[in-house]
Amino acid sequence: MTNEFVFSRIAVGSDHAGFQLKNQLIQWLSDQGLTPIDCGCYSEESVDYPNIAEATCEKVLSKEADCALLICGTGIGISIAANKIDGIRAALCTDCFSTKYTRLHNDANVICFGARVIAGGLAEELLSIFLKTPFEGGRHQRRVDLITALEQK
Ligand SMILES: O=C[C@H](O)[C@H](O)[C@H](O)COP(=O)(O)O
Repeated sequence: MTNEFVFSRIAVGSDHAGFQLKNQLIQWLSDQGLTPIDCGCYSEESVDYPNIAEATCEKVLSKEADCALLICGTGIGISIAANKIDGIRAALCTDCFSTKYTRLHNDANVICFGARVIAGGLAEELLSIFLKTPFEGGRHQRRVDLITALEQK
């Protein structure tokens, strides 16, 4: 990992369970000089995470954002929803090693957190790793291409 960010415009979305962590991480991104794009939700009123996943990932597909951060209670529902969208490779991250390697090997373009699972400090650390780690390419590009081909079957 370098000290340089490889992404600068980050679409950020959460459901009600992730609302407070979303706000914390949007502030953290701004403090790093990065550009968060808040895709909701905008209160702790109950909302449905598949809709948030769709709206947030659309920013990546349209190239308005370079990558995305999604948060729900466990991180599981919102990552399942995001991975239904062609062109999205969403990784639910809870540890440093997986976070680093989902960028190096999978070229993940969405990182997902469970706000009811990890604390804010760890989320900041994992987000930093994700945003600073480039894709390795090589043999991993072939595998990512095979994932993309699965979308077209
Ligand atoms: O995978 C789903 C997420 O963890 C949701 O954040 C969770 O299911 C929301 O639950 P509730 O509506 O009980 O807050």
